[in-house]
Amino acid sequence: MFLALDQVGLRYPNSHGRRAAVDAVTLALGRGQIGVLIGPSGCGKTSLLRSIAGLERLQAGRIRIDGETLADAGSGLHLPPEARRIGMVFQDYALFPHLSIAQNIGFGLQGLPRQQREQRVREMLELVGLAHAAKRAPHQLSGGQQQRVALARALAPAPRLMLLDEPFSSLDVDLREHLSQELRAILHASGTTALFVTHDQAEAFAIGDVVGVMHQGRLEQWDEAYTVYHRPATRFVADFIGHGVFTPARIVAGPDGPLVRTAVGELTDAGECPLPTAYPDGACEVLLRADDIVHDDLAPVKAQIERKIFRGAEFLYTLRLASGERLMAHVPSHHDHQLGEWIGIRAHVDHVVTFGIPAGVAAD
Ligand SMILES: Nc1ncnc2c1ncn2[C@@H]1O[C@H](COP(=O)(O)OP(=O)(O)OP(=O)(O)O)[C@@H](O)[C@H]1O
Repeated sequence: MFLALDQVGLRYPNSHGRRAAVDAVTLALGRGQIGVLIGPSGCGKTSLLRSIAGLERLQAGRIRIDGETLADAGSGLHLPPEARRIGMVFQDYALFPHLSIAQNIGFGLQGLPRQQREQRVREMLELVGLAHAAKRAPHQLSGGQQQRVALARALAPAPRLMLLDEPFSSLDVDLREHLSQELRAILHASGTTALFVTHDQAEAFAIGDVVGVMHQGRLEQWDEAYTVYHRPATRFVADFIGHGVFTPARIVAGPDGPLVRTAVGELTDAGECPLPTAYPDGACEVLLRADDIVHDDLAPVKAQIERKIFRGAEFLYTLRLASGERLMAHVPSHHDHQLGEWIGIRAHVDHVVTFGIPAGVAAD
């Protein structure tokens, strides 16, 4: 693997007994791949990027790029940031205001002969679609354009790895969506391996070849976006990604493999679920995502609409069954029901995901 982190740990000197900011993180990224780290505020995303950049010293583990060890807590090896050939783009893109766009992009190329430098700057301007703006000053560009300049500046010295920490967070939603597509295309076009930090799921899924979910310093899952969504490795990941609920269920042995009994019916596609014996009496909780619940007037199970949020193409309904259990459902927005109305629902779950019942919650 091109980038390899092995049991990386970081604890800030002034953390006074609080947990490590980064705790035993192991991950690998292939050459040219884009990895995205997502997680709640304070989970350690920025600290992990800073460790890779060499801005923080590891207390545990090892970081390698292309077979070269950059940091190893065991031997005390710590290459300084400037020796790592890693590019960085942060939220605060801080272009030099008194330099033109072309000069900003060429800033890190002082070591190159003039002709080569100019050639590289032209290539980078082309890459980010700003060839027409070479002579302008940063303040003459929009926020999105300035962020593209920051990206071009970081890419110009051809870093081995690009680290991007919430680079779009100060931009508005439409622009973010557009730029995340563009960023993915630019990184892939230049063959750059990158690690991107965000707290926005849509952005993570749009950009990442691999997505990692962090929680309290630990990396809970590191997988393709599809797998993170459909096969969350932990309860935290299941809860953090997408809209859904955990609802009581019982796994039983059926004629063709395990069945999962829930208040919205029997879920049959449970081949990859643990065996019924994995939980006491088979009692567990099943993840039901909003897109697993289908509105169907003919369905025998009815649920009352407690809350609804209009999301353009669909509503996100919060539903309550007669038994009191709550579910969420995405319903096409032409099905505009009233709050309090009872509608028919059924579960259509492709990937059944179960977890043990947390301590303190009584099984039925
Ligand atoms: N320089 C520092 N000194 C001491 N503690 C720090 C320092 N920087 C971060 N921390 C702590 O380390 C933990 C991880 O912080 P970090 O900034 O890496 O999280 P994050 O996931 O990037 O959060 P956010 O999404 O809010 O930026 C937090 O508990 C934070 O308070």
